[in-house]
Amino acid sequence: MLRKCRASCADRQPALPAADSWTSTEECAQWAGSGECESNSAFMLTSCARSCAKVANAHDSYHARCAMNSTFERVLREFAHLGPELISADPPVLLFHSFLSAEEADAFIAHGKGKYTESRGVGVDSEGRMTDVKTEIRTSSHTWCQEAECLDDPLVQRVTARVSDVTRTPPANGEFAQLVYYNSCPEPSHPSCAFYRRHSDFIAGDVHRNQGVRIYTVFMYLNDVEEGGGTRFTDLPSGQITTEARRGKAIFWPSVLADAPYTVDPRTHHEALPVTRGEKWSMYSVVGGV
Ligand SMILES: O=C(O)CCC(=O)C(=O)O
Ligand SMILES: [Fe+2]
Repeated sequence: MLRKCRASCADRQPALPAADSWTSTEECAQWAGSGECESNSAFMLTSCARSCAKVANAHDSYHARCAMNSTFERVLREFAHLGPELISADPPVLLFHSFLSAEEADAFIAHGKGKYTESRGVGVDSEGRMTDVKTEIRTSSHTWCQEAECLDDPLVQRVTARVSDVTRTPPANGEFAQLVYYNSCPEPSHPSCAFYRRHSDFIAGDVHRNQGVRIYTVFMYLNDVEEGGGTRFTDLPSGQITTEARRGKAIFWPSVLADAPYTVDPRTHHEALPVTRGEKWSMYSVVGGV
């Protein structure tokens, strides 16, 4: 597991043995660091167990971090035709300037029309089950692309395959695409505004679901919003960034820490700003992985 499923195991690493049994911890640390845990394992794993476990943990978290970072690096190299721009390096946040064609965006708008209902948040019911709850932080409307009419549409399938290629996760790890609609309001603080205040897409309870916790989001704009409606990353170490709602653009970011994929990364909290002119059709695809 630790070799083949590093990312999944990274924050489930076994507790370190209390101490090395060899008389000199410094010697153990030195030997472990120079590869003796592999080349002289019989001695090392009994006499320097703690030092070997420390080195193994460090390797695992390094490789887990690399897996996520290499996904973003590879997108920049191999998906140049989608116009990727790294708007934050750590945590990685990618803006695609042309992720969807006009035809694809229109297909999603058409599939959602007439089906939108008030958006809900995730909560827990009186028996402790996960459920939808009305929330004050989200006033958009949404629907899901989950019926055959939408799922079998070749344009939809093309986009699902693209999300899978870009995120390097199998389509089975993706949730149904969520189509999100925001009406306009006269000014950002008006009670009729549709918004989604600062939040993370991560849901800790997803650990029990087949596709695992949400590790990535790919968020797509389906139309040009005349004014407002951008997505603001509120907690990036480099400062806030707001992307504009422009047809065909998409943002791709992780919701979890690269070396601890069960732990939310608070730096990618974000919010959907109210639309003050026009309306906003958008879609998000979240991918679970661990
Ligand atoms: O509409 C947006 O700009 C972002 C929406 C969002 O964050 C969400 O639906 O989780
Ligand atoms: Fe979100």
